[in-house]
Amino acid sequence: MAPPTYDDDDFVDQYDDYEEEDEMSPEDKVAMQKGTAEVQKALGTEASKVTVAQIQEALWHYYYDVDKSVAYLTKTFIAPAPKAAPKAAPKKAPEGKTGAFPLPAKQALFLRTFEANRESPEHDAYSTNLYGIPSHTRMFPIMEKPRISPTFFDDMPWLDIPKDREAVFIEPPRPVGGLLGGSSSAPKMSKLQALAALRKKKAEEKKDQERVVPPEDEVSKLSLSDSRNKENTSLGSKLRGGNVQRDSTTGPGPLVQKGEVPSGAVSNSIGGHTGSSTIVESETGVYAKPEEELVISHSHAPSAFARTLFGSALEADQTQRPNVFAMPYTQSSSFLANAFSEPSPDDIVLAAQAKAGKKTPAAPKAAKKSQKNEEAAKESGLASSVSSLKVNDGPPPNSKGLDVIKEFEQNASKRNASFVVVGHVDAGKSTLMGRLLLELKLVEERTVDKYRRQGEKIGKQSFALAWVMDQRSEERDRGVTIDIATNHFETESTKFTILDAPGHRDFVPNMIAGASQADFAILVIDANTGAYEKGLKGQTREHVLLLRSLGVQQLIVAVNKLDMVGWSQDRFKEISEEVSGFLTGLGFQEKHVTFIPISGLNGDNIVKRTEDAAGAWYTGPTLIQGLEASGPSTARALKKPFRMAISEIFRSQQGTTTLAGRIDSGTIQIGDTVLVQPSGESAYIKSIMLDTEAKDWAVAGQNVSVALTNIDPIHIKIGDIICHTTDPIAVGDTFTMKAMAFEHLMPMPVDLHRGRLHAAGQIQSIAATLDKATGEVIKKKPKVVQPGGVARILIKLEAKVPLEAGQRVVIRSEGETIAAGLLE
Ligand SMILES: Nc1nc2c(ncn2[C@@H]2O[C@H](COP(=O)(O)OP(=O)(O)OP(=O)(O)O)[C@@H](O)[C@H]2O)c(=O)[nH]1
Repeated sequence: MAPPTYDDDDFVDQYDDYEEEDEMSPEDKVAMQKGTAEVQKALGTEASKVTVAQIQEALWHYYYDVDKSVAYLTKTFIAPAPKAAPKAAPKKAPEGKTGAFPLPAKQALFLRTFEANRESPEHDAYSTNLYGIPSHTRMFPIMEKPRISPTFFDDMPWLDIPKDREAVFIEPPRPVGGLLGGSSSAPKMSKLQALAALRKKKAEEKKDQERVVPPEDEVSKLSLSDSRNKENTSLGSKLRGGNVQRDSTTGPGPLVQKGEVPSGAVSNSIGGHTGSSTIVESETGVYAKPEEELVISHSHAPSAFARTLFGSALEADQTQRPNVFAMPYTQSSSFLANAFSEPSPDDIVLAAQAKAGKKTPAAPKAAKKSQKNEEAAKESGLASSVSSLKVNDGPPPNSKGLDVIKEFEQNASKRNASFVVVGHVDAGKSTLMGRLLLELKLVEERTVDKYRRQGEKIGKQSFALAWVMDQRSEERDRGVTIDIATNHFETESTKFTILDAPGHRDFVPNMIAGASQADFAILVIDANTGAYEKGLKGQTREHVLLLRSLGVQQLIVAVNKLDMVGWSQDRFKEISEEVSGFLTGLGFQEKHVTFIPISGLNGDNIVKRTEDAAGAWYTGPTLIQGLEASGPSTARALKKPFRMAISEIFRSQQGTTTLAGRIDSGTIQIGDTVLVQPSGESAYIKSIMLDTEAKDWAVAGQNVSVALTNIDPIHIKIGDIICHTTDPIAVGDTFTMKAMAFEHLMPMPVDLHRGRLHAAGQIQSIAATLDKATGEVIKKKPKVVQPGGVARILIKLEAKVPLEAGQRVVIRSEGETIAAGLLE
């Protein structure tokens, strides 16, 4: 049957209904009432210490799990841990909010948890800061409204302020000079200080005489040659004695005020080159600023004692230490503090080629560009300075000129398969993978024992197996997987890559990234009473929808924690039948879905069959047998153009950039010239690693690490695509897609996800609603698409990204997956 279509009026009515539904469904209301009564009963006399709103908030977060709600309320409101309480601990937390934060109700309104309807306040409670605020709680600036009568300005026209109302600016007192200086008057010196300063001065003078101009100075002279003249030098010397200022608009720096030149101010050595302008250091470099915009600090010259301790003002100026601030991105492995302090890899290759007296046949475009630049630089004498800094990167790697498809067909002794492990939060995904690796002897028992002991200290010994996969401290502290964890193992026939996905709703984008690298999936379901139902309402459902949308066709459904339901065959049957119906409704074929009852914690039916007599009724395959029987569902796209989405970037000390990801289509071999999109930077493939093995080539479907030369990682981002320079992927910001709606769709802001690529944009228009089966147009330009409907929509992104027809993408909005489909 064709999906219904809607006119404007219908839309208004239905949308109103939708808004109402958003509040709370009748089933939720019943569950909430029942849950509230049960929690109050469980709390007994303590129930009076919490409000109904707090109880209901906890129940909502825990999907009506009474035990968890009681534990959370007790921990947060009834008997909060003393260390989490600030000095003036609150008697009562603001109702319905984040718990023990002692703010007045009005200010507490400004606190918002990371997401209002987070799934598990228990996780929040695990990571609270000093004030008892969950560490992910964002505080918005609390601005007290000035207490001014609303009529105060009534008799005051713009720019015509009566004299008696004018405010007088009183300059704040200047800082008094201390031991480290800061006073405008000459600081007093002890005899010892004076002696030390004299020695220092002499040593400096000697050093100055011996000083040779470093190549960097030559470079800076060249870059600023236009703005330099004699006048500049004179102003520069007038200013000698203070600090070069960071432009207040470009980064943090000392308090600055326009137009005032303090007595002791100095320029640095670069500043000395300026005249009617001063040199301002910004994040992006050093540039000249006109004199009328002169920005000067109130800070004063350091004392003699400070100079003795930290060196002279001249030295301090050269190093610029006071103006250097650690930026968060400098922690990133792909960040290079001095990206341009070395010659570019292209320069090095060209220099090597010039030396060898030959040209590369397939030199990339960027190399040619760089050749021209280098010639220009040579003319200006810059090259001689720069060449002294060169690191020899060697010539481009040689290609063996292999027929990769033939090699693959001849050498494919073991197949490769990647699977993603999905399911609702706490279903037991990481524990299951930890157990699998333990049983396969890829992890030692003593390692798990160590994790168990470490876990005991923070009351999380049950997570010991999960920690085999969850390696980050934040994941361990919170007891949740945050990002995809990758691991490898092999059986007799197959080399497997595990992609353990997070189950928490906050990390669905990471789950999407994992699912888009997988050939098939393990869906883990918690068989526990209540847990299974919560999962179906939560991420079990969302993950299955996403798997289907991303093209995953094969599933192993691991019905987990059977130990907790006494290996009940009825429970296993009930879950299998219900999930099977749900899956076939979404288009999964029965023959591609296998149900296996397991206990990840105890290792039943994973590699060995369960020894629990209560579970003897199960005679089907174990998990490992199920894995061996699964594999890539479609023929690999070997003959298509090479495409690989970057999921990780590593930079070695030797200057090699390694990119990890799955080859979506095509083949590669060492020596290939590739392009990284959207930056358009080209590079050579230096080496290829498959798992831990070095390879000459790789093909579609394999998860590989590719080392590139001649590229600066500054041009590469996670989510970018590598392709061959001969067949590049296009970049664009406007796409038409055939989308299946999970929620109402209309022109609205959205995020587009493809693997690790996330791009913000909006649904610009809906071209038509389509028939699900035939794809025929049902209605042109509808105002809204109903959940379950299929439509052709136009998406406009804020930036250009590498995407092409035939790719599967997911559309999310405000933390919810609202649609998925194919780019046309
Ligand atoms: N009794 C029992 N408990 C289990 C089993 N599998 C996992 N658990 C427990 O369930 C809890 C959650 O396990 P995890 O492996 O972290 O769950 P997860 O699905 O990986 O969680 P996220 O990745 O955060 O979504 C842990 O306390 C495990 O010990 C099982 O088979 N039986």
